Amino acid sequence: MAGRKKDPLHKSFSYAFEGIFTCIRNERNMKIHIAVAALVVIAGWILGLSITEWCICLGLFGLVMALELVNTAVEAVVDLVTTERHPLAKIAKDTAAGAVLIAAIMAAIVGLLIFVPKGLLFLKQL
Ligand SMILES: Nc1ncnc2c1ncn2[C@@H]1O[C@H](COP(=O)(O)OP(=O)(O)OP(=O)(O)O)[C@@H](O)[C@H]1O
Repeated sequence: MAGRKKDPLHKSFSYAFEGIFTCIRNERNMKIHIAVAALVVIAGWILGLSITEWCICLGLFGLVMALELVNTAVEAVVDLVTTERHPLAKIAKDTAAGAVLIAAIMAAIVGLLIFVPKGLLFLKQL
């Protein structure tokens, strides 16, 4: 903000990590994203993903989790502004949740496209 002395860089990072850990602690969906990401990493390690496939998976983990953080931020700001039911509050919360959902659906489709052929090949080789 103008006129205010900026926090040192390490402080900014520590606030950002605080936000990430708060979201992990409080949001069930974030826990689900992390569990799914962990399973994908294990499956990817077993099936031997290529560098490109790892990049795609990591990019999608980042996209979904970053949108979950933004969704949590939108929910918090809406709740801060009003505890009353309001159509604009509903639009803000529902569209932010929709953003996470779109990314998660696309990530699931991309995951299937990568993992199903590799998984079938792996099973055939057993
Ligand atoms: N102030 C409000 N005015 C109108 N509708 C609201 C309001 N607060 C919440 N809602 C509606 O209720 C839904 C659930 O809101 P809530 O704040 O409980 O989010 P949530 O379900 O806890 O989100 P998450 O799934 O991330 O935990 C919203 O998506 C919205 O449709």
